[in-house]
Amino acid sequence: MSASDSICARFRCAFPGFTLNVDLTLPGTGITALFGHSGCGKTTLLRCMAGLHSADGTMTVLGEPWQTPRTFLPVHKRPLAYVFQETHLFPHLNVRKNLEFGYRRIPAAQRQISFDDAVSWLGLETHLTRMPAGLSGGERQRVAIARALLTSPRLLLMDEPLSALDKVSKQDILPYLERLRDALAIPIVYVSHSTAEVARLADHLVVLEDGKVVAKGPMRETLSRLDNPFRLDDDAGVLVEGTIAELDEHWHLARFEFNGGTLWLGRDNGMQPGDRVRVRLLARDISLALDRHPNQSIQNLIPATIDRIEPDVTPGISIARLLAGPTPVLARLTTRAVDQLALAPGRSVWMQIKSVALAD
Ligand SMILES: Nc1ncnc2c1ncn2[C@@H]1O[C@H](COP(=O)(O)OP(=O)(O)OP(=O)(O)O)[C@@H](O)[C@H]1O
Repeated sequence: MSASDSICARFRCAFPGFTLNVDLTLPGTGITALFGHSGCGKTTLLRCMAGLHSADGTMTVLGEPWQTPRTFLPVHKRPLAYVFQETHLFPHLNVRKNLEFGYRRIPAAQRQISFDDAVSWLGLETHLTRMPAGLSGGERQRVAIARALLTSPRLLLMDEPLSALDKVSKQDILPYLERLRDALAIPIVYVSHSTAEVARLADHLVVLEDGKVVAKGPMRETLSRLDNPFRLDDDAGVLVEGTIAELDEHWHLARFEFNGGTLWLGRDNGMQPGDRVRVRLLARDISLALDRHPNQSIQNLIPATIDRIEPDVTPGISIARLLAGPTPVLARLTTRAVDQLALAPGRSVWMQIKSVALAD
């Protein structure tokens, strides 16, 4: 990555009992997720990037210096948009006027995103005359995101944008964010606590712990690393990309093919044959067998080779990294099972995958 197509963020700042110390080069397109436990410094890093907090450091966005040791572009001069958990819409203006507020601030010649595109990406065509108070939480957040885009930012910062929404509203808004990820050339830095949200949306991952970067890289590779803090919690798992090959109407299942095998998934209503989808395989949903046992309830049996096995943080539990073809997969097992089956690197096994759900 060269400076002209990336974001370079190097900051050091200290509060009593907490120091942020990061040196990051992030891709200049797609969604980068900042992930980590509460208090690890995600919002502080975002605020430093925005210039809302003046820390020591440097910040360059697609070749433009926003902060150097000698200069500091104030927040109102930075071409960025910030989307928060709270939407901060103007309650006395309808949706169209809220959107126009951001749009009109930018001279026509500098506009990168058209009004109609933003409205269509966020599915707001039929909401333009409605007032914010009459919208659902998810609809309000879609308006806030469209309004942010209409300022034609060079960088979009999103801090837990879905955390105030209930589960149904989250499900409704995720496809819009996926559409933005695929349609926009603007880099997005996205803060979230939710592994499911991050797995579904992000292309890149940065994991923070106690103010420091402990893992970073492309989403799929970073998730499948055994030394990744992701594996330490119950959500450990990998992301697999593939295609819906067939829908089974009778059993309400979908056949998903990826580079490494075939899985039957619980069917999601919008799915169509040929759709590219991401599936999260959680380590806790995968067991291993030395032989193929077809006469059992588990429908998904995939041959794989053990790459590594390591003890998990929980006593008595191990975590194995397997390769199904070239695709890495993690499985959580008891250490007793590892011992009794003599599981070791290089051994061929069958992965039994009981429940596979599309990332939700
Ligand atoms: N203005 C401030 N003054 C003093 N301490 C602060 C300030 N802002 C943040 N902190 C501290 O810095 C640490 C990191 O906070 P930050 O909000 O960045 O974490 P976070 O990862 O975003 O957490 P969460 O996921 O809970 O929002 C915390 O210990 C917090 O108390």
